[in-house]
Amino acid sequence: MSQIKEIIKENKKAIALYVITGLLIAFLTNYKIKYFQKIIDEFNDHTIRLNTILVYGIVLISFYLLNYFDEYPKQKLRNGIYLDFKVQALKKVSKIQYIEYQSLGTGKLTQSIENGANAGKGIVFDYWLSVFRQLIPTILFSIFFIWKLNPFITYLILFGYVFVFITTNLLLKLLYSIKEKILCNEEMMNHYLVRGFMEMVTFRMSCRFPYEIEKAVKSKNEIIKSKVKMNMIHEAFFTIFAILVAFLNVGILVYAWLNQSVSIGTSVALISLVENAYTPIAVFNVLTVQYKLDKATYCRFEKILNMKEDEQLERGKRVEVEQGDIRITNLCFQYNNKKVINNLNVEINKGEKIALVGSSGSGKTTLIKLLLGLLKYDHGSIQIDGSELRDINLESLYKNVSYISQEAPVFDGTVRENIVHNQNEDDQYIHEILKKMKLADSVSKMDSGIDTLIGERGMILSGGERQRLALARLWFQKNNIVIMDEATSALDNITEEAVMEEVMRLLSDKTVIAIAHRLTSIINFDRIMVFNDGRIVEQGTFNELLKNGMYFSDLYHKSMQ
Ligand SMILES: Nc1ncnc2c1ncn2[C@@H]1O[C@H](COP(=O)(O)OP(=O)(O)OP(=O)(O)O)[C@@H](O)[C@H]1O
Repeated sequence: MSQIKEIIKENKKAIALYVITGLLIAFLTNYKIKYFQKIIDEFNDHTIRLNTILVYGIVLISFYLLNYFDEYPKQKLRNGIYLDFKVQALKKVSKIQYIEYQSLGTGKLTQSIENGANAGKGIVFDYWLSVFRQLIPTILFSIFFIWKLNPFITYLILFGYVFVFITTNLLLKLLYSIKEKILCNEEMMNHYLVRGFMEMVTFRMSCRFPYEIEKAVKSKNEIIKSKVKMNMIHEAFFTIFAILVAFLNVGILVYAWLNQSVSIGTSVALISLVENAYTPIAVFNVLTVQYKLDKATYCRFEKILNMKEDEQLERGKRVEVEQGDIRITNLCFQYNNKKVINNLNVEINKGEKIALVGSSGSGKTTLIKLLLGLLKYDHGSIQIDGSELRDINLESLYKNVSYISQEAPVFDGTVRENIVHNQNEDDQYIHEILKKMKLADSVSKMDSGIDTLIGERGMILSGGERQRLALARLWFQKNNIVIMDEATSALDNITEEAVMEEVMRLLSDKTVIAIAHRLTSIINFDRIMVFNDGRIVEQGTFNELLKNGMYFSDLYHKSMQ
């Protein structure tokens, strides 16, 4: 619940204003009824005066004006709290441990965040704020005015409250299981939707869509069935209250008929005040039910908000990587019980160009993720310019290391943003670099040139264009360590050679570590390390390895077939 406290703190001014206007409205709601009773009775007694009517008018106008001004904090909080929870989710993603991030699925995650943000808003705004600023004050003020008019009716109302609470708790148990079912099915439904969208081509080619749609429809039917059931139970609360109020109103009329001393004004006021005493209780009950259901939803969201953060992003020694030396000693790493890096020892000197090769699954990408501090090593040591990686502040490290990932190296933004991020750079220089990356033609044909949005994961670009766009970034980062994970795998040989010539010229004095499957792309690297089962089994220059390296020549000949 610490996130809820944080959100309350962030909105404290609007909350204070909202509570104050709420208390005033609750008072005026009941006071105007009491005052109306006075007017009716004074009319009846022929003692009415103009002053009394004018004061009543002022009370009414104040009431309606307050209701209008109340909208300001209300709308601010209603929309703000919901969006604050979403911002918290994004803040979480910015700090989440990489290993935890890997276990999340986009479809289920986005639905969980949507449901969670709504539930969080429900807890803070719809429940706690309504209870404190509206329901409790309205109930207390109406009971106070009823008690002043007739104590006997007050006892009857209090007895009715007990009945209401018992009914609510019986129905609540039923609602829990329905809500859980709805949440699971909503997450599944979104999972199918996002999966269908992301994997459109794969699913279409493998004729999988009918199967996916069938599963989504099944979830949809379950959601509708459960939601209808839940709504019927919710509405039952209101019906029960309405019947209870009807009984009380008839009771008041019978009581007034039997007891001739009760005035017309008092009878009318009592009927209105009973309504005022019960409506909040009905709302309170429904809100309590909703609050408990929201809490169940919020718990799922809280699990995401409480996921382990990578403390190293903020803590640790801030570094400037001035050399780019890397020392890896006795490094071990395992995923669950699967050993992936096995007692690795590597020395990489400033400015060296290192290529990692090896069969698929041999641990190359895992080593890169360890070097980037995304994965945390169990044993051994990684030193960058003499500093132990686990003691380094990662945010400072990331300002000194360039990384081009294997998966999607670009993001959903403009061409410019993908190259320079949020720096201000000269357009002419950007065009110059695009030319070097053989992208100038493609970009000039785009609707808005370098300001064209490239879509999710660079959807409007070819695989090779995406990779060249990512490489263009290197000109604007100027870091002493550059790590590339299959950064040119989608390029044809000729383009790759031309592009890499430019890249390697730029990086001539930088430390470069590159994973490559196409072995011809690393002929000029200073050293090639051959990976097998999380170990380096051979290393040397391209020619040395081709001559003496068993694994390497095997890899090379297979790749040439
Ligand atoms: N999050 C994970 N959980 C469990 N095992 C994983 C995880 N990520 C990778 N692995 C496993 O670790 C091993 C090494 O994976 P890694 O991605 O480092 O291989 P690689 O050499 O880079 O392969 P490729 O050349 O195919 O990219 C593989 O067997 C893989 O299945």
